[in-house]
Amino acid sequence: MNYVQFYYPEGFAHCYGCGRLNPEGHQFKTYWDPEKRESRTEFTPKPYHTAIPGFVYGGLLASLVDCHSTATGSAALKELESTPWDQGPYPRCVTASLEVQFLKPTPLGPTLVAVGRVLERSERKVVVGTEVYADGVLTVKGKAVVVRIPEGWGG
Ligand SMILES: CCCCCCCCCC(=O)SCCNC(=O)CCNC(=O)[C@H](O)C(C)(C)COP(=O)(O)OP(=O)(O)OC[C@H]1O[C@@H](n2cnc3c(N)ncnc32)[C@H](O)[C@@H]1OP(=O)(O)O
Repeated sequence: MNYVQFYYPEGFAHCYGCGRLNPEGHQFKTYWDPEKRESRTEFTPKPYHTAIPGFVYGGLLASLVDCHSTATGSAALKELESTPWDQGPYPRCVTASLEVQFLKPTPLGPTLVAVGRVLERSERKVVVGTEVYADGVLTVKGKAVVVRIPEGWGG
């Protein structure tokens, strides 16, 4: 199964967080389950993504929620099109607002799993709820408003 970011048009694939064409970036990859209507991004932080030794830097966690949310929004908008989910291109979203709750320190080492759900969707805007788990423990919750990129923004 290909990931959402795989289907972004080339001009929108350079994001530091999730751009497949940015070799310096995190290259987050988000998978969309069309039946469950749920998204999933897995990422293993590097040892240098440290806040205090042993724990993940919060900015990285916010980035994960950010890009995971734009990808989830993209998949949710793709559902409105007549083409199948596994055929690109996908609509591209930007984040209008991002809330992150750090519920517990996130241990550095385990692969993080972000799970996203569509809370609200219109033709242009998607509200995405995300939970991030480390070793099965919920450590971060996020909520993002993502908006289909306006006409004429590259791509
Ligand atoms: C060219 C390359 C592009 C590549 C994209 C890569 C993106 C990678 C992911 C990111 O890192 S995003 C980076 C951080 N985000 C930004 O830089 C976005 C900056 N903000 C904007 O450009 C505009 O504010 C934005 C496009 C998000 C919205 O402006 P619009 O004038 O198009 O929005 P509009 O006022 O029409 O509102 C559309 C809907 O969004 C809602 N909305 C807009 N801003 C909001 C906000 N801040 N909070 C909550 N809701 C918001 C607004 O209420 C409305 O909801 P409804 O349709 O239900 O009425």
